Amino acid sequence: MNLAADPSMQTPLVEPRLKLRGISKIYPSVVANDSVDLTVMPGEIHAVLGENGAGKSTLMKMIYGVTHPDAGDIFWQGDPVRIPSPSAARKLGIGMVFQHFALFETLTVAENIALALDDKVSPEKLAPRIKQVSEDYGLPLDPHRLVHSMSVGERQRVEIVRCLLQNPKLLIMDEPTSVLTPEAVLKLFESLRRLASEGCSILYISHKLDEIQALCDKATVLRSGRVSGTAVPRNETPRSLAELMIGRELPSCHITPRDAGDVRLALDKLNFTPLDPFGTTLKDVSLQLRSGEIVGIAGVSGNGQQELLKAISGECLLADAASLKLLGQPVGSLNPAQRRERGLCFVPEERLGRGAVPDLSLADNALLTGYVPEGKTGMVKGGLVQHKTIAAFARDVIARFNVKCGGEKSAASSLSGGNLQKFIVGREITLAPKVLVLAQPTWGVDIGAAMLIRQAIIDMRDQGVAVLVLSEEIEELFMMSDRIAVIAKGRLSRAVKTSETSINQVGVWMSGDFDHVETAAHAAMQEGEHYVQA
Ligand SMILES: Nc1ncnc2c1ncn2[C@@H]1O[C@H](COP(=O)(O)OP(=O)(O)OP(=O)(O)O)[C@@H](O)[C@H]1O
Repeated sequence: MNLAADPSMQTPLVEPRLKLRGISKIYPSVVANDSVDLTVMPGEIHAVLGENGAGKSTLMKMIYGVTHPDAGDIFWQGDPVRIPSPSAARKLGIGMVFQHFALFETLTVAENIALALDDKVSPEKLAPRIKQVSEDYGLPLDPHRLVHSMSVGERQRVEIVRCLLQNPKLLIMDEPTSVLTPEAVLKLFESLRRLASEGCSILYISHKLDEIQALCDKATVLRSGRVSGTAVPRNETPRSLAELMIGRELPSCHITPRDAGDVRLALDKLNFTPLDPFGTTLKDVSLQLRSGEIVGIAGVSGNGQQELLKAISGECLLADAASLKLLGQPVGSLNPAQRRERGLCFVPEERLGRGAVPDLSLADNALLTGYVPEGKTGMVKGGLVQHKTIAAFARDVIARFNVKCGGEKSAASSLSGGNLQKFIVGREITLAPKVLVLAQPTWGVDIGAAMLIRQAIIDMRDQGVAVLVLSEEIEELFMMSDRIAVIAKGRLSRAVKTSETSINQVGVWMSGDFDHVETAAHAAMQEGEHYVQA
């Protein structure tokens, strides 16, 4: 570190760890960064805020050498540098946790981390270190577990631990907590504060403004690729930070009580054992989801949410077909397309890979779920693909959900994370389902757009759609659910009215401590609810 004497203060002036001057990045359809200045001091936790598509990830990718500026200068500890590649960035001491994970699904945690480290160490030798660091930082991991069996929350832990093993001087975190539990977030923050007190600088991107307030020393706000302001988060409120970010008053969502209608989706003692040895077995899961209601399912990632979505969507078939009924008909042995034909739409938690095919255009991604049922959307007629109809459908989603992109021909992978999420949720809503199941509907979505998505889901419910939302954000579930259940260790609690419970109570249930409450089937029997008979 270069130190220079400051005669007026009689204290040494510290060189910034990182300084960006006039950084620009231009893509064919958008100026992602426009002459951005940013300074990060040693030991500083610096937030970068902005709406979806404001240019945050692009800026971070330039600092990490994944992509390169078209103009501007980067200074590292006082010296001008070029960062041609991530390995050059790591050599400087820069680590990055990406928003979209770069993990090989068929390899174990230790094998993945060993591949990512510049010093070649065998996975066996690395395993104890991974265990140690993950425990020290409150992000428990089994080094021998295969990545494909892990939920997005667990995968995120792998990415964070991978970075921490490299002892970075600047740690870039692009939405590291988007799918971590509240306790994991608190532990991570303790660790980040410890890292910062040891001199590590942290660049922190998040849409969770309360986290930014709790953690960050400074914030730089981006709007449409430009720096629109800076702030000291502790002197702001989440609302004032949001308004600084979106440049207008924060929208809100409203749910008004209404009576639920007929049972649209019925899970009756649904049992499912995944092939994956690390998966979670679903045990006697029962729930009745009615027309015109939103039921939220809270839970810590990895407690059966993935399996539940697979069982409901048809990605995995059920031995007992009647344990899952859609509109009164057993569907447990039908494939996803057959379930979609009957009015089920769903949003999986992984947007790249499951929710959308990265290399396909938005229009083609619309076709992937919109072709069924034939005739309803008009995307396929007489076996022929109707490109104009598909393009019009995609344009409609882009306009209604304010998806920032270069149009319906843009590849899904070119969209910012939050904008792709808006497109996927918008696509499923626009298909006018009878039952809508969403996992992490606002993952990575900015606070203004999250309200827009939540309101769109509430509007669906008001139109009589039965909606199931799986989310790790308890506040979100309380904002938009009529009833809330908790999934823990593959069992589902009773779904209780949101107005009759509290975040604290649901938090206790999330640890699996709801035996004294009742499981859903038991409670339903006591309440005299009747499951639809086969
Ligand atoms: N490889 C690319 N090709 C074309 N356009 C791109 C590419 N990468 C990013 N963009 C565009 O640059 C803009 C900024 O994207 P970026 O991912 O930096 O936004 P962001 O602020 O990180 O958004 P989010 O909060 O949704 O992650 C967006 O309009 C995006 O579509």
